Amino acid sequence: MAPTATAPDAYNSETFDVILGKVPDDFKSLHEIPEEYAWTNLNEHPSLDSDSVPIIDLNDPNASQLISHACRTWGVFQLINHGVPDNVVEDMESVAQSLFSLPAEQKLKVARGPGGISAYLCFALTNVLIFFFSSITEEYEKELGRLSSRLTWIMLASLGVSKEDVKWSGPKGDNQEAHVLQLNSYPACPHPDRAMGLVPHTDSTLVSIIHQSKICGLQVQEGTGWFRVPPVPGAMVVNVGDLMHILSNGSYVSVLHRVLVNQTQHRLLVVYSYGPPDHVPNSPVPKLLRASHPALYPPVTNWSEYLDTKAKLKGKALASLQLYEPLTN
Ligand SMILES: O=C(O)CCC(=O)C(=O)O
Ligand SMILES: [Fe+2]
Repeated sequence: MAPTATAPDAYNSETFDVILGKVPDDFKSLHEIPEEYAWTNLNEHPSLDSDSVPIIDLNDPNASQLISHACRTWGVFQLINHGVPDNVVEDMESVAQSLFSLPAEQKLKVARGPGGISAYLCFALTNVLIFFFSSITEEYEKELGRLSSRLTWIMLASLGVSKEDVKWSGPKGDNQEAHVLQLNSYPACPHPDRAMGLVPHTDSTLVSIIHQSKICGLQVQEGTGWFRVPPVPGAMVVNVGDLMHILSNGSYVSVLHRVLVNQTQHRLLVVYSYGPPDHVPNSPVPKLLRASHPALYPPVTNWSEYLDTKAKLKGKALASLQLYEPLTN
């Protein structure tokens, strides 16, 4: 699916490239949007107010079916009663707040260098901190790891896929998957009608779990419309990512989403990205293949290689791998 607003060239060509240094770190001295980041027709595709993005209670006896249905249709849902303790979420939020309030020089110390892992980046008008490991966030990572794993296997089990059917799940179960923890900071922007916090994209994961604070911004595409995903107290947003799309042979859709900025309020959030162990190939689960619906994708060598493809082809990465156009009913 293509973005429905005209993106400035900087977004089209450099969506996920680091532009650190082009705009001030905290954007405070920025009163106008630099021309290369200005969107011209955001209003042509107004966001739809909607409570239709499913809200699913993990304690609901029908949770599995509801999750599976949401993954087939929207590729996203909000999850309540997810089991992550409130205090763990609140602590994580405070860590995010204090890290982003550090002086720029300190944050820039972790600006990603060649071969670096943890990173402080600036995408367009958004600051992002990425951790591959951090003891401060260990508790959150442990809880979110457990939740992501549970959701992944609920999603796959609903398609009739068990751990034995997925090579990387390994004899000891599912404790070897990789993850990335990311903190996003979207400073208030005086011209939200001309700026995008994050350009339309899909996540390169099995699932991503977003804890958003109380400020709106996230939107998902369904059909031709952009739907707001308002913060729901206690809920986490779960996105189906590209690797789940591939694994499920297209049954579950990797959701196209974007983030708008707020005119007066700073928005902070935490994204937990969950993927398979890095060294294993990912391909549609053989059990899901039918003569009438053979593998839609070739094996993707591994998560890092997929990320490289994504870095080169941006939003066209998943489509570039697709082997044929599936028939729609
Ligand atoms: O800001 C949000 O709500 C979503 C962030 C996101 O999509 C991402 O970091 O990939
Ligand atoms: Fe995303």
